Amino acid sequence: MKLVIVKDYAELSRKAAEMLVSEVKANPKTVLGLATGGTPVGMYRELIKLSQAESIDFSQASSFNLDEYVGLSSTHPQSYRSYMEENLFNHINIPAEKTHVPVGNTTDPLAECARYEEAIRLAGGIDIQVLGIGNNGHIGFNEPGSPTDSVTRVVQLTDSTIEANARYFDSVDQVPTQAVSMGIKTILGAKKVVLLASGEAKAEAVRLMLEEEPTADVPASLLQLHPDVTVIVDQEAASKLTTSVLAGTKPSGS
Ligand SMILES: O=P(O)(O)OC[C@H]1O[C@](O)(CO)[C@@H](O)[C@@H]1O
Repeated sequence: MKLVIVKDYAELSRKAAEMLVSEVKANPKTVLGLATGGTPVGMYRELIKLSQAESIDFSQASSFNLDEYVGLSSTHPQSYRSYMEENLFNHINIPAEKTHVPVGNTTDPLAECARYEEAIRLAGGIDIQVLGIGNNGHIGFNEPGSPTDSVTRVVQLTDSTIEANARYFDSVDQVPTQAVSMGIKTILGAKKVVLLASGEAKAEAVRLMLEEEPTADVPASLLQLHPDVTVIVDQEAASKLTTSVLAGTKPSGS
């Protein structure tokens, strides 16, 4: 995995946005794999800025989000569909019908999972997948123990994930306990992956992802099995890395 250590969150956000822009410039039909959570908010802000400054055309691009809470309607303020509209889709010219987020309030979640996985396949697969990382090493909502061959499915959220995400809800008991999430195999199927981590709270998860053998106990470590992963971390998130990993670091700015 390629490791890029940047000074701070602002630089991380800029770098990630630049990667997405160069992808869309090179291939206007890019299939973007998108993430939610606190970490990519700055990237989306930079992406909107850059797209406006450089008149980036998303009219032929499409997108697939990693996950959605089971039980929330797409218009619920904390749904990941609402998050994406607010943070990105309403500000670029990507056609609404080309943006895909799993439907969380369906009566048949299993059918929704199969439909979503098939839609990704029909789109030709994801060209570049953006990921955050949970404090416990999760990617998407693939919690520890998620198998390498997992595809889009309904997953049970761990207590630590529910607690971490409670900050977006009025109380912890309003946080859904399940989600529809792309699986590890779905994520590993993307042609390119870029994972973002910021802040000291992520330092141990980042260390485990990069320094331990790939294991389902730390889902992000399974990205070691992918041939084209760029990990962009700020100095705080990199603070627990050992020198052997840092020796292979790509200097920031290159
Ligand atoms: O970026 P944050 O808010 O720290 O979240 C990290 C991860 O947790 C999730 O928000 C899910 O709990 C993921 O979507 C994200 O990758």
